Amino acid sequence: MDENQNFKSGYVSIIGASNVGKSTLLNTILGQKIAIVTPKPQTTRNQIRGIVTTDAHQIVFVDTPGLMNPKYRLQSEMVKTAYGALGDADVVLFVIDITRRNPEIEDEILKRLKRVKSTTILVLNKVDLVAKPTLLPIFEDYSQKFEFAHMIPISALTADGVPLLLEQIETYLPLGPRYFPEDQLSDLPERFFIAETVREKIMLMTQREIPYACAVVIEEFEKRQTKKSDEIIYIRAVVYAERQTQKQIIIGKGGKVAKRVGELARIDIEKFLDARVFLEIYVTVKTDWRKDARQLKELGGFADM
Ligand SMILES: Nc1nc2c(ncn2[C@@H]2O[C@H](COP(=O)(O)OP(=O)(O)OP(=O)(O)O)[C@@H](O)[C@H]2O)c(=O)[nH]1
Repeated sequence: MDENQNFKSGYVSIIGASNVGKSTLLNTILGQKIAIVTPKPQTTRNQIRGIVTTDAHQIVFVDTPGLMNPKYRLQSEMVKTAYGALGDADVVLFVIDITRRNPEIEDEILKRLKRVKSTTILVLNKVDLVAKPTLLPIFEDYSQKFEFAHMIPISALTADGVPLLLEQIETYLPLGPRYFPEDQLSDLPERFFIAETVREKIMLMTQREIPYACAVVIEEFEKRQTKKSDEIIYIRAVVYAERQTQKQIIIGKGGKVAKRVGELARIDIEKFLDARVFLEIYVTVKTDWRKDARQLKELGGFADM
């Protein structure tokens, strides 16, 4: 137990439209990449929890899927997951991209926020891309729309404004215990991060619907000895596509695309696990998995449906 009587702890949900920089912010706060980031919208599918512990506090950050108007079942589940993170939060960070406003989604989020009691901070992200005076009309606009505890401009990419944001968050945390060991960075298993890393590389290397039609499952994760008695971690990642044509694109001519995905993912996974890795990627088809409740549970990691 912590001897510090003033120790604070709590949950902070990061919410916002797609592509505003929520995962980038979580990674910057943690000082380590735990959430995958791509320039494509709807990269994050699940709630990703990152934990920050200092002598004074422990904050569990919950990164959520970007909010959108859902078009298929996977997207409806992503939206449900994101709004689900609002109810339990001590503090909500509502992140907007100041270079690309999305009034329809933003208004919908504000409506939801009015129904929950959490303290909400408006985070104006990507200030590195604009001149400061352009922020004034956004401040004015938002102070009329909602009673935010604070409005803080930041750059999740350069970390500008992020220390100030953390200071403000701490003031709103309740007194409470340390829920997780101090060196724990997330409550999600290693396999989840490995699967996400493979999915990130596929998203980066493919276009159109392919990035969204893929799910990745780690079927084997095992320490093995090489002939020279060195230790290596053997990982077998299975990539599920929705159709045969998508499978062929992910594999590429002569296996080129899948090979590159494997090479790039292995570099990140070795860093993440701090170990040597042998990564095998196997691509297969599960027809229309995004529309099927049971398969969404298995492949998308959506638990209670
Ligand atoms: N210039 C700039 N780019 C940023 C900043 N924050 C994020 N980005 C970029 O914006 C894109 C989207 O970032 P993500 O962190 O994946 O956004 P997200 O809100 O988690 O996206 P979803 O998973 O779709 O919800 C990436 O290309 C980031 O590099 C920032 O502060 N400045």
